[in-house]
Amino acid sequence: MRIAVIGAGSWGTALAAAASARHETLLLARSADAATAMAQARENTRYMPGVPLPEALRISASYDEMLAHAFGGDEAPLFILGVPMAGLAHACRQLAQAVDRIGRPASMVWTCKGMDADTGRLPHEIAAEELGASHAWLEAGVLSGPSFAREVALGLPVALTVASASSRVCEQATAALHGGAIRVYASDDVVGVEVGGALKNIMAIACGIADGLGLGTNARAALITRGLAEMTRLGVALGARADTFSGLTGLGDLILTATGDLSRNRRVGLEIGRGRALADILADTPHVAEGARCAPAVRRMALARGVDLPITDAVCAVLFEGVSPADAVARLLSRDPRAESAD
Ligand SMILES: NC(=O)C1=CN([C@@H]2O[C@H](COP(=O)(O)OP(=O)(O)OC[C@H]3O[C@@H](n4cnc5c(N)ncnc54)[C@H](OP(=O)(O)O)[C@@H]3O)[C@@H](O)[C@H]2O)C=CC1
Ligand SMILES: O=C(CO)COP(=O)(O)O
Repeated sequence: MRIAVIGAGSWGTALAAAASARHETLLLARSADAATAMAQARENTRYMPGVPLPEALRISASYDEMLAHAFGGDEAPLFILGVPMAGLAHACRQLAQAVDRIGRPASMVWTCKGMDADTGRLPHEIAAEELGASHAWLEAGVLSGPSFAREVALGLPVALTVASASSRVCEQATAALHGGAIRVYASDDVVGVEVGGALKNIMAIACGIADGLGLGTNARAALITRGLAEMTRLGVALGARADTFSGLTGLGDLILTATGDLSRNRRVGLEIGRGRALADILADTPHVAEGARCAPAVRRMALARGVDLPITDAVCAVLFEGVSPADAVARLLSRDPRAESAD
């Protein structure tokens, strides 16, 4: 199978390196300079320093070269979008137009975790709008799960989930990545997988804040567990299945991101808890922290549907409304008692 990974941040780079072990794979960077530097050094020094890239991996910044690579074989190619939420609509539009022009079947999975910062739309809603009629050629889904890019790039074991209404997409994403240290599971609950990916980032910020304040491991366990209840509540209200949230893309990714110090979202929380301002933290890194971008949209969407998200509320209050982390914790602790399983 021919594979093209669009977006050469840390996750796109790690997935492209993994796929290139068994498939002809091309990694598309946004800038020619980045592509040239990666191709010469055989390393993504900006986003994945210290991890050599496989010789078999092609690297380019040319969209035409990427398309020629993808459609250069007989089989339908797989496009893996490694771009963040902010780039998803553009990436879908550009690819849908190109595949329409070529008029051959292809599959695509996006890997971003979040909701649109303005509208609160989930990734599959953004993709559906951009794909329009080209659905005839391009079938789509989401690839998610507990997966720090660096560990994947180092060849350490990982389990992922691909979710799509299209069995071809699930089969191609599995064929692309399953094997060696990577397991890929299939699901048809796109909404559940996407809500899990978006909200675990917000919960990771909350846990980072608690750990930065030195509140201890009991507090962290409480935040993870009540965070899972929050994710499940919103997901079910949006049409997801509750059991998806006890899987890899729910509880699995929540545990990883809330406790693992490789998480950018957790690190944002840790620094907020230690007293730094959000703008300063974000200015210091080229990496995305999707939870900080989409938390207000998640909160607005939950409000509109009458879904209670107290931890998300607290994170928004600290990040954007000048509430101190200590006051936000006090607000959470002073909420009225309730049954643990209450809706
Ligand atoms: N890193 C990880 O462990 C994992 C990340 N993800 C998700 O994957 C997505 C990508 O994250 P990741 O690879 O870590 O990102 P990084 O923080 O490593 O890199 C940012 C990437 O996003 C690109 N970028 C920034 N803004 C835009 C934009 N507006 N349009 C298109 N591209 C843009 C950058 O390109 P440039 O350098 O040209 O600015 C760069 O390639 C996120 O949604 C993340 O939640 C999912 C699983 C694991
Ligand atoms: O999604 C991730 C791991 O599954 C990466 O999390 P961060 O974006 O917080 O680094």
